[in-house]
Amino acid sequence: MTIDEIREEIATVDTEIVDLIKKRQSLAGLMAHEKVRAGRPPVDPAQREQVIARAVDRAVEAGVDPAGVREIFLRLVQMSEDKQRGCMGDGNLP
Ligand SMILES: O=C(O)C(=O)C[C@]1(C(=O)O)C=C[C@@H](O)C=C1
Repeated sequence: MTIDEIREEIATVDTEIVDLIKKRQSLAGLMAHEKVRAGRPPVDPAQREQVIARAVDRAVEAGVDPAGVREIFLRLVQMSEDKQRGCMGDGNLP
């Protein structure tokens, strides 16, 4: 493959990543809705650790740097928590 071809593939993968982040954030909106109904807070530290551990395990399995994946997932979960907090403000539920 040429440099340009590889860059095109990278651009395709990047688009997929952003689309998946959008999907994850949309699930965070649904989660906020259910947590308000259940009277639960947006942050669940035990679940957060489980999500990160699952991603790190998958990274190890797949031969991807687990420290990098851990950082990325910490950020993804923070984005989800921010979105949930935003949704939980008065009149903001999706
Ligand atoms: O599982 C939950 O309770 C979620 O709200 C989802 C999620 C996540 O993004 O994975 C977000 C916030 C919590 O702190 C833990 C996990």
